[in-house]
Amino acid sequence: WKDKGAAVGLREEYDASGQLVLKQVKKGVRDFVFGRTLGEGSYSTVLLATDRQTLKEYAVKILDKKHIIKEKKIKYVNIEKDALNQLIEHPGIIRLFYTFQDSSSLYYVLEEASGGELLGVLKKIGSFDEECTRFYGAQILTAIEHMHERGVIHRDLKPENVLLDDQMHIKITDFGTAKLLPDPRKPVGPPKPYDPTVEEESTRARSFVGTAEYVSPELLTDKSACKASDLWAFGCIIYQLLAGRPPFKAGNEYQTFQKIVGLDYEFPPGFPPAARDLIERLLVLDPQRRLSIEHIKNHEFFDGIKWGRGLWRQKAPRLK
Ligand SMILES: NC(=O)c1nn(CC2CCNCC2)c2c1CCc1cnc(N=C3C=CCC=C3)nc1-2
Repeated sequence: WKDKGAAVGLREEYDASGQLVLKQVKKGVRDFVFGRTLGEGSYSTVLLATDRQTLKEYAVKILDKKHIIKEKKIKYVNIEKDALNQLIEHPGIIRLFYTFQDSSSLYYVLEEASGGELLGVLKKIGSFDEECTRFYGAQILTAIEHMHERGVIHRDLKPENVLLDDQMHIKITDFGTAKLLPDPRKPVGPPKPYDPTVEEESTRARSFVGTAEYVSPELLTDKSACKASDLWAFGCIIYQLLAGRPPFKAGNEYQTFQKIVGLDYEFPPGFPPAARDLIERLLVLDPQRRLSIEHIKNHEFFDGIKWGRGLWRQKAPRLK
């Protein structure tokens, strides 16, 4: 696991002649003061952390090496790091600054989103009006567009993974279950020798299913995710922002899956017609027939959105 980034700090030391020297050293656990837990995964914990030297706050994701090896999750760990490294510098995606490790753990030093989850805000106010849904939907869509342009499929998009920064702009997180499409510019290398500690790509790709309410039908029927799977989840999120609940939700996961593959959902009375039309063109069973990102951007629901960098400079609408 090659560490990433110039996680360097300066440490004051004295050389043999007693001369004070500044030594460049890689950042490590000792360089941070750890705070509250922001989230727990099956093999990771995310803590708030303050850099002792710069006092900058980060979200540090800590992964237990033993557990990763035991659960054969090495591939997931590398996929997340590679995905985050490919998604550099987009305002709507949580940034990975650098990584380091010690004998027991791997550490990702990530951008901290102080506004918490979009889901938390939604639960507090019940549902968003059209203007807020349009703004947050547009920000989420441009972040998805950035991922897809770089061959990254998130595969688990949901309001819990859409965080908010201190300007109430979105930051998408948790690429631990992402799928990286082969880079068309790179020749495919020779097949790798069998390694029992590594879960096969095909198994990994097949074994993963996202969060029930947002899973696309193709993931349930033929176990394969594609870019359009993220747009299915996007349709579910837009529906949920306006309705206050996801379109497919039943008593248990199996019943939710049945609703999805049966396209069994309806709109509450008074649902805005333009949003309804957009959602009906996204929640389409055949992934090939779902709207493309370009068509979504031109849909009347997003009339008035300026799709450039201005979207990230403008003030977030007051959530009411
Ligand atoms: N799995 C992760 O990579 C991850 N998980 N969290 C916290 C989760 C809490 C449950 N919902 C999904 C996110 C984070 C990250 C990345 C990096 C990251 C950056 N900032 C925050 N900030 C939060 C602030 C308040 C509540 C929750 C998260 N959280 C994270």
